[in-house]
Amino acid sequence: RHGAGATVHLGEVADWPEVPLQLGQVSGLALDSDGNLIIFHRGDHRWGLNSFDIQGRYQQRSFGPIQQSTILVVDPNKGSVLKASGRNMFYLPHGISTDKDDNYWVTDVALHQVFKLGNKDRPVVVLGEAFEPGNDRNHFCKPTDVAVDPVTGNVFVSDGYCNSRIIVFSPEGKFITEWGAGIRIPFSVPHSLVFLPDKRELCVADRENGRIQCFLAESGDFTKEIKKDEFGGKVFAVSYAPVHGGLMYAVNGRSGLSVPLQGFVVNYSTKEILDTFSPESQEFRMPHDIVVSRDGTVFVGDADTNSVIKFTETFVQAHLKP
Ligand SMILES: O=C(N[C@@H](O)C(=O)O)c1ccccc1
Repeated sequence: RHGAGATVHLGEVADWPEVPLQLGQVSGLALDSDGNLIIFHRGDHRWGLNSFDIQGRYQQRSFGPIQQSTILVVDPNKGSVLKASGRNMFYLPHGISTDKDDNYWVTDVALHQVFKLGNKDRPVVVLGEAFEPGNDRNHFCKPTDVAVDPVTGNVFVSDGYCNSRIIVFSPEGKFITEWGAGIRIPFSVPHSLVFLPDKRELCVADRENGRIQCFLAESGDFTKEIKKDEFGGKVFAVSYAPVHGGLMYAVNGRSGLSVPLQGFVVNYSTKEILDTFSPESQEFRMPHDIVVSRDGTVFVGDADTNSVIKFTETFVQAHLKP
């Protein structure tokens, strides 16, 4: 997307969205096949320190489901809301992904469930038992994200805050396999997933281990780990662009170490950090999900500032040697 010599830097698009979006905690972002941004947010619900008991059971069921529209389809250029849905369904939204048919796959950490949403008002597939945390084929514990293999339609679920595994289901929701238990250092909050279509690998933001781990989609065999000091010990989310050999995008999180909160662009093959970025107009406080579009535009959702920030590629002409 850019000529030789120029280095690319992602810069914040200051006047986006043109009209402020009424958002609660932004937990998940996705893109549909038209390049529209899908925002999954929590309206007037918040994940606080007393939202769950020690067993991981949600404590605020009496609040009822979020009444605002939790799923917003937003025009990527203006930030205007094209469609709003997801009312009276969710308690604590978390991850959202689209499949090749533009179905939405979402997770709710209070419900401990995964949903496939088509264009009907009732979910097409529901995985997990409402409000029942667990660790088997029919129960998750605060599942965090979903990724769908565009070829097989298989569904990968990162489970979750109180489990340490990836579970694989068929497109219809039949259990296929799971992995994570056997690996040398278990996942610690597998928090975000991205499917690499050109490599047919699944990558996981292993949040509290501050690393990205990748696996062959077919077998679950480990292929690669990307762990950088610059991450500072926490990686909250990953995304990917199958260009220039593969570019991995990530955002880190607040940790005891005093490293800046920022986004990263990493060369998938060499693991070299090509760029770091953060907004000028505000500070990241909890960058929680990240997506990258075909034209290289990046959106980051922040679950603490309740905002989505847009970044586009600016070209910093390399200083040609005299
Ligand atoms: O991680 C947490 N939250 C975010 O990831 C999120 O809001 O999804 C969290 C953990 C403990 C207590 C309160 C919040």
